[in-house]
Amino acid sequence: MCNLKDQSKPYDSKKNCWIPDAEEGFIEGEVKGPGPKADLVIVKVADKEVTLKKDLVQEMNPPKFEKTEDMSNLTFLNDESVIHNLRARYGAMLIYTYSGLFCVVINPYKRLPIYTESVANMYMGKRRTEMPPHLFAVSDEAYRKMLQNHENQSMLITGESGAGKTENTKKVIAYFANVGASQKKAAAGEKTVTLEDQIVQANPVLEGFGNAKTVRNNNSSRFGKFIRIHFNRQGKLASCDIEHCIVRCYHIFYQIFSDYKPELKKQLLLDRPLSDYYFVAQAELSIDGVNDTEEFQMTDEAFDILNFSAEEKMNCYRLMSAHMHMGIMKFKQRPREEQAEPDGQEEAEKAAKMYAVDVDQFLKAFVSPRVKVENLTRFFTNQN
Ligand SMILES: Nc1ncnc2c1ncn2[C@@H]1O[C@H](COP(=O)(O)OP(=O)(O)OP(=O)(O)O)[C@@H](O)[C@H]1O
Repeated sequence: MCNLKDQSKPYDSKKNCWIPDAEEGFIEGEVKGPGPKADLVIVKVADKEVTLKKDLVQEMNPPKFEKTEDMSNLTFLNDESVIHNLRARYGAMLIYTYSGLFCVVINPYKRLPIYTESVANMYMGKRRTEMPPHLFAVSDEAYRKMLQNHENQSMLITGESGAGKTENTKKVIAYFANVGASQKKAAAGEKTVTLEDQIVQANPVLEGFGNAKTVRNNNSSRFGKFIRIHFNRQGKLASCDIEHCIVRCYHIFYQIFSDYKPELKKQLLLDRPLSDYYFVAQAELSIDGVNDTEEFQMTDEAFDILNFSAEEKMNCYRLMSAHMHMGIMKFKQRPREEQAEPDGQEEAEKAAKMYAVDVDQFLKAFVSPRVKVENLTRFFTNQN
């Protein structure tokens, strides 16, 4: 995608260079000669000459690499050259660029017509070098390798919040759903739900419950996902499963369990080991470099500075422990009935005590919820 104007620029590997710039990060310069000291060099930038430390001046690549599709080809792989290449491509709305095995994506923040079915079809069965860089090329390569080598393939999609991980993941899933479609598309007006529809449509549900608007991203995923798509021997979709990976639940749960207030666990009726509290103990219990005892001291003292009374603070901790107790309450199905009933009451009693509510009312709210509709109060059981 390198145009002629880019390629025909005069170039001298000893002279053309990148130098730091406060606004742009770096700009083009031309080495004029040695500076007054051995570690200095004189560089011409626009119409003036500046003296710079040699190690601030970085080599520039020959013009034939302008907007190169694979940055592992670059003669000089310094930060400036990599960023310049990504920026130049992005300016031409080329958001995908390879760097060896990696595919770097820059979020365009606007809908580009590069994910249509016809574009996907163009990438199917093609070699990476035959087509411009694209997520579809990476996906197709993985698909072919799976079929040829009968080996599982994995793609890691990573980046900071708002970088485009979720969007690109959806495109990968849609690509696999398309390439591995097992059933014919329903005719217009016909309502057949295919497995590929289901795999693609799992996303709105997951996003509705698992995403939220943050300052950095209007649709920020609040948990990581491990998505597995299974294909049969013919390369057709067989099933899909998604595991969520929350690295750790809210810090306060682990802080309460720390030894900063040794009497607190007893007061909160947390008499089991932390690993028993399922929802809190599913992932990491500790974080490298984070001391929950010290953190809890900071939380507790911060409450004091915010003028929380001792009772108000305790009420906050009671609410947290109530959540933990609730997380391990058990229910079972009544014999020969659809209706659920509590399976033991010990944790419910502790939770109710922490919420300061009556345990029978509390359990009733779980097994026979009531919904107020206009002026009628309806009782729902699992039967109706
Ligand atoms: N390829 C793309 N084309 C158009 N818009 C995009 C693309 N990638 C990302 N965006 C836009 O950027 C927003 C943020 O992207 P996305 O939600 O994928 O980020 P993320 O990396 O998953 O962030 P988080 O880690 O916060 O979940 C999207 O809602 C969308 O508006």
